Amino acid sequence: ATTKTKIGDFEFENCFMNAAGVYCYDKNELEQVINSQAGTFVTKTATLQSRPGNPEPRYHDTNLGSINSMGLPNLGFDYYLEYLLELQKTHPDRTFFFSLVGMSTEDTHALLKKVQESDFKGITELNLSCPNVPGKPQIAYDLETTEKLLTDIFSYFKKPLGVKLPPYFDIVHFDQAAAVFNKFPLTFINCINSIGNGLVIEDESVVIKPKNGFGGIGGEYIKPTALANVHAFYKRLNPSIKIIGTGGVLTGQDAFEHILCGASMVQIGTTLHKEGPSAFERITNELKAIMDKKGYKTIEDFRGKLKYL
Ligand SMILES: CC(C)(C)CCc1c(C(=O)O)[nH]c(=O)[nH]c1=O
Repeated sequence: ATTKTKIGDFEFENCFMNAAGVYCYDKNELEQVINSQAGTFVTKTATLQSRPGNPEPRYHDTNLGSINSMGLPNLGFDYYLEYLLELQKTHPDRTFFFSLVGMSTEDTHALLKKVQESDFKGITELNLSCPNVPGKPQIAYDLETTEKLLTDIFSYFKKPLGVKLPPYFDIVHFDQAAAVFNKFPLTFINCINSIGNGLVIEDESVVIKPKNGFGGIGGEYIKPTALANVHAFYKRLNPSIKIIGTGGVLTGQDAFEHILCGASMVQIGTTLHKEGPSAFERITNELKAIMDKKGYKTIEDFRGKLKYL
């Protein structure tokens, strides 16, 4: 069996990659993903200026997953763009993802205009969990603002673009969000980002310093929500908008389920943080074994073919 895949006009030898935020902070970490079995990588979400992020401890692993309130620590847009342009010379046959977020609408447009004007030939992932104006929920939970933002972006941005989405939990929100995304020539949507503002306690204390311990939840805790978001959007979106599945992938079986729900690419976050880049080889082999046993030659043989009772 082969686990190769396609997103937009791009082919990838393997349908696995890191989730933004994990193993993607600098060239050293990104090089390790390039040299692993991963089909590609996405950078840490870049902002216009570099950011130190929140005070530590800001990430904590648990038996069932992780919690984080990193606060967008990153080396700044120019660092990642320069590296991505260098990779276009050294790895001309590969396509990489550039994750971005503006701390304001103005910043978001400034970032995307710089990408548009640059020689970057890869795929851009816009993090819609980005903050909104104070007193309003994150952008992706404010669909009016999301629609306005995407309308403005697509008036000048002509390169492949996808959005990283937080989980939705109400069927009506799936309907409303899909109706917005279907209006735009998105290359993909990525479901899901961590489940926001969870709380992990050990003994009598929170485990991370920022936000009184509140943070995004990843790992085993979130697979049911991740699978539901992947499948809900798979059923609602124009087939031209591919789905990247992220959340709760520990094994080949978990990846199989994401693809069954409609994912064309699977991102690994918490498991990659815990296990390191060798996780890509393990999970790829586990998925191939499942496909061989079931007689599936490519992921298209079962992608989106989740059975109902
Ligand atoms: C939560 C934000 C800081 C607004 C975006 C960056 C981000 C972070 C982070 O940098 O804290 N952590 C996540 O699990 N997902 C994210 O999208």
